[in-house]
Amino acid sequence: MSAHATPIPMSARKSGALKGTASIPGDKSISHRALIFGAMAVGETRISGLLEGQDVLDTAKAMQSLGAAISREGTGEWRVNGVGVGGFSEPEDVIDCGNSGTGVRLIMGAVATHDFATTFTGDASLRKRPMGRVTDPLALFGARSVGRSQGRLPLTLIGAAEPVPVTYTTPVPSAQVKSAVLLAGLTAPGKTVVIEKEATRDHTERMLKGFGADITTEKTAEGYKITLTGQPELKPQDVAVPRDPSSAAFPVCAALIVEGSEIFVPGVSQNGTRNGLYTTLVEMGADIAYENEREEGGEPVADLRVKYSKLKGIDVPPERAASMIDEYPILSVVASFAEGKTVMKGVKELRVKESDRIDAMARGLEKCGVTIEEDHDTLIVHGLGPNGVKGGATCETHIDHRIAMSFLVLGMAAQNGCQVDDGSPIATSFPDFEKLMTGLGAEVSRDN
Ligand SMILES: O=C(O)C1=C[C@@H](OP(=O)(O)O)[C@@H](O)[C@H](O)C1
Ligand SMILES: C=C(OP(=O)(O)O)C(=O)O
Repeated sequence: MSAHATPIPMSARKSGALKGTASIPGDKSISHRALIFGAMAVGETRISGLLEGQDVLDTAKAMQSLGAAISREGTGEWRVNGVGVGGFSEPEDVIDCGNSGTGVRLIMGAVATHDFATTFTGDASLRKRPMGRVTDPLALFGARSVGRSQGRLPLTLIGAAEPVPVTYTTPVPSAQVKSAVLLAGLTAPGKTVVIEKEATRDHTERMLKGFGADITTEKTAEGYKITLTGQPELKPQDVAVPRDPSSAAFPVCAALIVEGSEIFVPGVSQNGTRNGLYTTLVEMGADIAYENEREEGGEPVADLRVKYSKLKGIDVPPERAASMIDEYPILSVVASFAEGKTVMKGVKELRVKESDRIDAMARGLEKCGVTIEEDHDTLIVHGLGPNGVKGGATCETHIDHRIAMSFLVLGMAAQNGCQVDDGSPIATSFPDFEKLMTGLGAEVSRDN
């Protein structure tokens, strides 16, 4: 929903050891895709473990306004009766994707090769984010768009009446751009090809294959080449959404920095295009044991046992950035409690997320007593060691769920806790964050 909720100031206090089991909600990226592909299949798709965060609920509403029938059968249990590839109808009203870059960019792809117009908007955060990275390749299919300056929302996309297939090399490492092109390619005849120099999350490719599309990925000299044959009949699926590694990052990182903690985090996706944070934490000295490695819902998953650890700063390889892009805010918190400096390079994409995440983290960490260096593409955190972070500040979250959760986790381990001006965006991706963290023993609450 585009109307930003009333701000919810929140606080975290220095907490005793975190203990117990953290049941993480469903993966946000996979939840969006399950609804969209279900809406483009013929027949009933059944989804279990769907993330019921606002971002995903906004995508469900958008699919309904394009003609799919969607019902909620129970917690995380959803049914989607799809209209088939090419079967969407013109929505009667503006599609409001709220806070969600994934929602708006994937849905733009899905409608770009339909012969009608769709107007998109979002909240104050989403209206600042660049959409040209999606409307540019969609224009190659024959779609036209009129938006605010620099392609910002609100934006109207006039879909191509006679779409042509496209070969496109993504100029930025972005699964949203890749997915928008592939979704447009579904309704175009012939083969649509996306080439990406660095691998980004591959849920679209995996799920399209599961729904019966002819889609292949090969590693070539130019990068990863994904080829999709257009106009398939997508077959409805039973989709079991795995737990979200990006949400799991918050209790995992809290356990690593709150003295004496030991928590169990079952069924976290270990998809190699998503697990860069976990590799990084282990390199920093984190005690994370991977148990019961298995496959669930087409994704590799494992149970994690995480213990409080003495950590050291490291240089995070820039080529790992795509596999942990949403985790740099929480990593910069962990880095503040490590000995020595942590260097994060190749992270400029953080500047165009729900907020400018380099700036938001740098300003908040400075207020909490941490020394930061930054340039356009780099964030360096000078760690203060296990008990060195003062905290005690109120940090601004800029309508960004990951910034809010990161500073609340900082407060659980800092000498004087930490406040955030607005925790309401947490509901976009992790509505039960406060309940889950207090269940582990963390002292986190709303301020009124
Ligand atoms: O495709 C997706 O589901 C996502 C892709 C990433 O964005 P970019 O494609 O902009 O890197 C990520 O930051 C976002 O949270 C989810
Ligand atoms: C960047 C994110 O999401 P989106 O781009 O979908 O708004 C995120 O969840 O961290």
